[in-house]
Amino acid sequence: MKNWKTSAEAILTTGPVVPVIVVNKLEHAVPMAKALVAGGVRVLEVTLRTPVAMDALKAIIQEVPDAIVGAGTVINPQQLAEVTAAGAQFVISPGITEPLLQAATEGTVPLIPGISTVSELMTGMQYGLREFKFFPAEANGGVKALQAIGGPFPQVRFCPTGGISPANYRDYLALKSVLCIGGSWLVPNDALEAGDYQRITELAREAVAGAR
Ligand SMILES: O=C(O)C(=O)C[C@H](O)[C@H](O)COP(=O)(O)O
Repeated sequence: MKNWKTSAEAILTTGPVVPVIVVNKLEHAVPMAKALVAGGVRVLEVTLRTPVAMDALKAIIQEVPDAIVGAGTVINPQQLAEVTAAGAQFVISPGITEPLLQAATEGTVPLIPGISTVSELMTGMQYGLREFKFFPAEANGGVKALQAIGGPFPQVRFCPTGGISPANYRDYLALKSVLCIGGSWLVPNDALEAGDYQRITELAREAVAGAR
């Protein structure tokens, strides 16, 4: 924490929507990231879910300097070390483990771990964290659940993710405890396959405009 180059709060307050990105083909990575930035979305979560994910992360970091690029689906200290070496500016995990918390608090890059219970939240707070992903947001009870879980901890802030869509994202953003939301709808795989980057720019623009 004391060595983090930036804060989780600074990352999560940059924009109201964080695209959760799955890159299947490396050649999609840079144009997709540029399309998001053109639409006003700068904070990007590139998930480590595909074989090309690490190379996609590196390519975006090198070639899209206006993007604030983080790694998602980071689940252990080894992956944390790898994405840190690759230049990721933040790290998101779907869950929370003590080894990951330990490594992250000793590292240089902010970790935003996923929590879905009060006890997980308290585990993260034990390590000095105040910003968390709420995952899987909709399946875990949605806005109501988040309100109830966050209730006893007025200083804690969230980025709910999982099942969030253009239809419900404003409901989350209306909560004081919510800094931003994460969603995969901003980067549809069919748009990537069709090379329709304009659609990605439009989805980004609409999401940002609708959040105001
Ligand atoms: O890969 C990770 O680390 C995850 O935590 C999973 C993502 O947050 C969800 O896949 C979001 O996807 P949607 O629900 O489609 O918006």
